[in-house]
Amino acid sequence: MGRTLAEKVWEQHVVRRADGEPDLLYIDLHLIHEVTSPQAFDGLRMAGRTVRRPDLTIATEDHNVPTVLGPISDPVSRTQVETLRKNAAEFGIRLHPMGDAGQGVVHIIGPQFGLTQPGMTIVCGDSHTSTHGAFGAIAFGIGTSEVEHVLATQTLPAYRPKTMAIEVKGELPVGVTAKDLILAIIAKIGTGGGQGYIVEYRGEAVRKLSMEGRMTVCNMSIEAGARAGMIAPDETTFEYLRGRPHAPTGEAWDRAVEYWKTLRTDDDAEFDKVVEIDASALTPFVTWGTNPGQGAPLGSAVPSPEQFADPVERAAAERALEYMGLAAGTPLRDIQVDTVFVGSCTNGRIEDLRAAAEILRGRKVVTRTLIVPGSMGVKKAAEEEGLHEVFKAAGAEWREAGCSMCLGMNPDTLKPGERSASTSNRNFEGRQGKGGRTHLVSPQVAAATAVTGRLTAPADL
Ligand SMILES: CC(C)[C@H](C(=O)O)[C@@H](O)C(=O)O
Ligand code: SF4
Repeated sequence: MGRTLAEKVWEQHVVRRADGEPDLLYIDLHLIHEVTSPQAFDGLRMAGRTVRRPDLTIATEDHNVPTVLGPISDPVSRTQVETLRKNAAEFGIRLHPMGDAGQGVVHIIGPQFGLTQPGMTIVCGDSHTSTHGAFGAIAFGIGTSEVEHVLATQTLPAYRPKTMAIEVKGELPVGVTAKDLILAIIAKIGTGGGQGYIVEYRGEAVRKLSMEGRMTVCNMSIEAGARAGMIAPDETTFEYLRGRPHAPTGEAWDRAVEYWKTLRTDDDAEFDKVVEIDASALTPFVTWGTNPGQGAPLGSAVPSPEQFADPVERAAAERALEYMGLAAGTPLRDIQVDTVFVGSCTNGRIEDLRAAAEILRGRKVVTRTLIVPGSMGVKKAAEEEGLHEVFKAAGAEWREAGCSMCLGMNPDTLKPGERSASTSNRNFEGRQGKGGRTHLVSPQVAAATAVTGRLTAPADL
């Protein structure tokens, strides 16, 4: 019988297999940031060990960095960042510190440098490592003790997850984006729907997505509970990678592409589970609640808890409406926001900024609007295209790279009761600051919302 993409990549990396034990996997790329690495390095030090493959390990500062130039004023954040610097220097790991041209959100810089490649195993002490699966890699988040294991051995014990196919039929209508697609998928299968699975996104609509769009989709796999998300590599992938600093060159490139072309699910392979979704029926999608599965088409209304047959979902909806300060039946388009955030590892790439700029060109924002490039590389590219001028002319703030308002670990936060339209991936209670209320949206909806002050699609302008 044929094999799925996930099975192929997994089997390629098994260094040891024994009955009743997890497989020992070889890890091709280990990404590090300041939040989840300090104890791992402490562990190494205590055991007198070194980093096995510093050349396959790369660190960046992203979660705790301010997005305006200047020192880090919060003492906890400062300590985290200083600790990462000290650890990187001591263990010989390449680090992209604040202000460095290569700095950025960990899941933005891997692909940007061409470090993320098809067929790899990629880990990071961060749940959104699933982003890298967009290249046909098995990429997943690990805990700090696992970070220590990978640092010490470049391997990781892991049980092979089951496989799920999400077949996206038809084409996305004009104005409907990768973000709308993944929000609709999570609303359909639920925040636990992917649990225990590596998901492979397939079908016409997925093949037509750009690499940026594919990364947006894979990024949020974890929000459906999946271990990882993957998309088989194709010409779009190869074109994206060609010429990037760490991509192979010359003959090595040709050999790599030949191998990468084999990284697809065989026609006779079987998935443990298959879910189908019709792309052509989708419209811009936003969340109304406090988990990424509590979403609905922008053209609809805030649901009533009674609509949920499942008692757990009903109770969750009730709590969410209370926290969000929303009444059932309110048209989603009537929800007023005071802050708009465009950025994060979900939607902080150049294509996302281009989409937002296209909508903001010649218009003015009526809300506090933060535009935060996912990396310094994205920032530079955006400035070369003059996008920053478009944002500034519209009255938006143009910032330095970092996780920013995706989570409340740096100065960019919501105040209690403030409401945002945010291109990030989590809308949990307090995610963007204590008492803050988050609506997850695409960059296009974020930009249109900044113009009207209510949840808005570009087509409504
Ligand atoms: C801080 C980090 C461990 C966390 C994660 O694992 O995802 C963060 O990036 C997030 O998005 O919540
Ligand atoms: S941008 Fe957000 S989701 Fe991505 S790594 Fe940073 S905090 Fe996590």
